[in-house]
Amino acid sequence: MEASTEDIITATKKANAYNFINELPNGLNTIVGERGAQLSGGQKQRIAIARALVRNTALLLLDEATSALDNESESKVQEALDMASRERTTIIVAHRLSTIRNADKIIVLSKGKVVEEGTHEYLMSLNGEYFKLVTNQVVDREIGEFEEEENKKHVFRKLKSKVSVISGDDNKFSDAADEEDEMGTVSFFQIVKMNSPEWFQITIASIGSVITGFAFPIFAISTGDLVGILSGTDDVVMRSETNRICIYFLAAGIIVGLSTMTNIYFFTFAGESLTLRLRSQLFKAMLRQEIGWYDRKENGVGALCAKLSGEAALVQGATGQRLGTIINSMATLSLSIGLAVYYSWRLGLVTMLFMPFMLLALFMESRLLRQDETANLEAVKASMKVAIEAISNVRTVASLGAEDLFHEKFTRELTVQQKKNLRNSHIRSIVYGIARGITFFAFATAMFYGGYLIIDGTPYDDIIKVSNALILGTVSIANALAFSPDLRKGINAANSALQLLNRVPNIVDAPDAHEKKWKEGTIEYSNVNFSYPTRPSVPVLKNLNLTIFDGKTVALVGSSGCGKSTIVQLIERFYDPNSGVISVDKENIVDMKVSSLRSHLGIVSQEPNLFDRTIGENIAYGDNSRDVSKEEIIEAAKKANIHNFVSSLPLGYDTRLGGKGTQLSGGQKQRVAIARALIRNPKVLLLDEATSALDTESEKVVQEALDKAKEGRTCITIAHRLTTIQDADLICVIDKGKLAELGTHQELMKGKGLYHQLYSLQGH
Ligand SMILES: Nc1ncnc2c1ncn2[C@@H]1O[C@H](COP(=O)(O)OP(=O)(O)OP(=O)(O)O)[C@@H](O)[C@H]1O
Repeated sequence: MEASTEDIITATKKANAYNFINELPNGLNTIVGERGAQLSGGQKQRIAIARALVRNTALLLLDEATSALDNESESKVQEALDMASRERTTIIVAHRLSTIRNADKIIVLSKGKVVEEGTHEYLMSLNGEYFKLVTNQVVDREIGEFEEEENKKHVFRKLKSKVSVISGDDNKFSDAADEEDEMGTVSFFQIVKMNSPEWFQITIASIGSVITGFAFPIFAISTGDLVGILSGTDDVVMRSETNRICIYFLAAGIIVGLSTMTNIYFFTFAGESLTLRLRSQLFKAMLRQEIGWYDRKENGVGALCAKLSGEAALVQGATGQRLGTIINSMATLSLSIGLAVYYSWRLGLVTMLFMPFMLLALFMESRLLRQDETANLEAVKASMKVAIEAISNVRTVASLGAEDLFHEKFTRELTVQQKKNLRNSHIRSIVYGIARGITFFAFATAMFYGGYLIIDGTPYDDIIKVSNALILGTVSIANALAFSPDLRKGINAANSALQLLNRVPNIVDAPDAHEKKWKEGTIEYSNVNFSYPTRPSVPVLKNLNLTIFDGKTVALVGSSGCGKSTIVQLIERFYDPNSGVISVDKENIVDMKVSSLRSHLGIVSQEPNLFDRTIGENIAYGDNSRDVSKEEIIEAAKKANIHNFVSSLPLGYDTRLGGKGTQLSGGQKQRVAIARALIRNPKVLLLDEATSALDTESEKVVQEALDKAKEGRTCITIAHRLTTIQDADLICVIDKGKLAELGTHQELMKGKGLYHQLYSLQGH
């Protein structure tokens, strides 16, 4: 049963998602990108909570459901979840113990076993594992609160006085969403040019095709001759003449056989080479594009995979054997016409009167195909997108019981395509019918007129030769026509492939871009304005000014969706600001080579993405500029507090992770990602909620490791749990894309502003 809009609105209100959705230009109809990439972490979680609430099930499973929320949202969502859980059985998995304090029963697990069970009060009185976990969290907070931070104040003053503004705006902003890549048309010759490295094979294959194409007209002549011989009266002459014709047939068979073999082999070779090259070039071109390009809805995983698998192969339809068929038909047709004119030009001319009609039928057919092929291709892509989305999120699909919904969606997309195909085939079949029928009308006319010519003295075997040659010539056109759907598909696919290959990404190295030599490493955001290309009307950062000094740790805090992760993404140059400058050592980052800039940045993000490789390889991926030794991998893993776990696995560092690292817990994934960032030895460490999925114990150890890793490095850290960033040299409070407050923990607490409010909301 589908939820009504009111139910959805009520659920979004309960999950505290209503306001931010309402502010989006398309409201509930906003497209959120694949895996919700166009939402902030907290927004995604709130929508997931709303989705769970809308189902109104008897059992509610909350697996760290509020971990990515800021305090304000968390307390509101928590209220909603509390209300929802009152009416149903609820299982909560949480690291933040304050969120489960009121649970009817708390189960403490250690190494896969239940070690304690009971209410909060009971478990506290036991003074056991649970007590340890709770007190660990409290002690953490208190240490943060009472620490004397005189020298930090000094640092802050220094920092603050250095926040300065660089005027000038030399960032070019191009709105990727507006810049719609026009589907240009590619000529057949441009496609053949794509096959240019295989020109030698194509030439040989074409010669083979021409020879094969001559086969039918020669057959027509020989048959005509045979009819002439058979009408003779001398048996001996007839015998020797038929033998001669048989030898001709035999020789023709051998030549045609060999030429067909040659043309099929070499055209296939050329076609396959093209597909291989195209796939590799397309994939390279995809990886070259800026992140904003992937945000566009037409560039989802499904569509791009379809491009790589389907379209790259379809281009072959416009070259390879199709090209062979066309050359073959043209050879047949021209020789047939030539022979017809030679043997009886008058009969040839009469039959050729049918040519305009034949061509008209051909033209109509190709036009019909051109109109519908693009739509067809889009429909296949649409259904593939649904399938890929469902399969890659199969856990969510299963838990939501949305199998039928996705199946229905998939079938609907296919039906649209099938209807289009059927409509095409009706019209196409009529056009095909006419094209074939015309051949026989031409034959009838040729015979009728041929009768008169025989009376006038034209040998009747010539009439047979001319009409046969023309019939076979027309049949070869029909063949070319039958293959032309593939040709059109090939041209469409080539269009779309060339469009991608020729696309210049919005974020590229400037012609005089240089390698970044890291001197001081001071990062400055000056008057930065930014909105995501897919939502140009929603400003995310508004005139942001921020300086991050070398070796300092700067924490970004603020409510969910205020733009913290965006600030980090801009320094990585995943996007360029609409206006304003981001600089390192007073050099605009757009003047540096993107790869060089990124090589100095190590990121650990909210949702660490791991590859379906071994743990060792996943860690080594952190630095692709060199061969990372096993010792270094182990060292990084130790620092990230994951070594003990990895060595306890039977295959250790050679353990393969499933797709997206599904075989690890959230905390383990995060620690592998931390190890991956550490191996890079980056100048700047970007921690976007890096420890949010860790339990208190490993968070503490990882935090220590991160503290060590931060030494001598600039660090930008984002955290909702304010206790984790109290030690930061500078805390920047971001509010709705603007810098609202700046200072150390103590200063901000004294200021009693937004930070103080956020801090108090966490129950301190
Ligand atoms: N790729 C994207 N395309 C369009 N809008 C986006 C995209 N990514 C994020 N946004 C929007 O930009 C705003 C800021 O997002 P951002 O991820 O920077 O927030 P955040 O402060 O890090 O939030 P959280 O604490 O929840 O992670 C949000 O409103 C979000 O919906």
